[in-house]
Amino acid sequence: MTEAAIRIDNLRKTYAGGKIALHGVSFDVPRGQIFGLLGPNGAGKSTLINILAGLVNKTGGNAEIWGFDIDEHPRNAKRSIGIVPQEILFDPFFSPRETLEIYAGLYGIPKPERRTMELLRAVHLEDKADAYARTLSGGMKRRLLVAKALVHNPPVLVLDEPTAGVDIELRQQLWAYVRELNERGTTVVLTTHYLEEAQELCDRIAIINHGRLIANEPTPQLLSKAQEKVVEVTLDRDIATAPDSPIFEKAELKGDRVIAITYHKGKVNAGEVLTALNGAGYSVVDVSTREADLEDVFLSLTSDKAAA
Ligand SMILES: Nc1ncnc2c1ncn2[C@@H]1O[C@H](COP(=O)(O)OP(=O)(O)OP(=O)(O)O)[C@@H](O)[C@H]1O
Repeated sequence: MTEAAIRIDNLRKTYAGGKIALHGVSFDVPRGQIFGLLGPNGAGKSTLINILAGLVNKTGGNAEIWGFDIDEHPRNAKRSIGIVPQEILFDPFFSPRETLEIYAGLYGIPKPERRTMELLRAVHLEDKADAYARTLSGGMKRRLLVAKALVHNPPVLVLDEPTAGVDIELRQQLWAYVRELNERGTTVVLTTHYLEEAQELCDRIAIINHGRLIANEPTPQLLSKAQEKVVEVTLDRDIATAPDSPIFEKAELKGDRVIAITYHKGKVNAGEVLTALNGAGYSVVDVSTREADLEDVFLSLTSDKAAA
């Protein structure tokens, strides 16, 4: 049986006050993967993670973690997931060793089975085992949060915006450790605003926008959409419909004589696009080009959905 690490089915959340944060989101996180959950600010990522963590009550739908329904088997569901939160929150008077011991106690892990020093070694904090948490640097605190999320040895680790306020060196260390964990069998879910960040690590990326899932694809497939470029041309006369060509991914009328042509920069260049237009009898009087960014990927995905 190939069960998903996380299965989300028609998940809905309306906050008191009427704000709909999730409009019925469904997707599976396959076991063994590094999975990116992307979306702009306010898209609903934290709401989704907080529902999985048992911190927010869902309005409707279902969620399973490692085969355990969060309503029917909340204890097992919770034991199957470790969450590294966005915010750094510790009791400043406990040392990293004490922090992990306390958490292990909360999970009811007997002393001989605890992995406190192993975890501290893994996040390079063994020499800080007995320092006060308040004396740790920001990066060290974040690594301690990762160790804390792993205390109960969960098969699924969720990192919520792990690089917010994190410098490049630490980010690389964090990624190396996430890769290592994944190679040893942990399924990893990463939420982020940044496509770039997910691109480096994730096998698969889902995007949510305004509480709706707008993509869920293997990373290379999604990135090929970001390989699109747009050339906007102004013609010498009005036209009624946008011209078509096999080398265009898409051509849209932006005004009576302005066309936005999307092309794949790995296949053609702007010059070839203009040559195709000339060959079809159009005279171009002005041109501008721009790179497609995540915003374009979002837009093209939403409009693909609308057209489907
Ligand atoms: N407790 C709450 N009460 C009312 N509305 C909320 C609450 N928490 C979140 N929201 C709203 O729900 C929507 C989704 O928020 P959420 O925090 O899940 O987004 P996000 O994708 O995690 O964003 P960010 O990347 O900024 O954390 C937003 O419009 C937000 O304002």
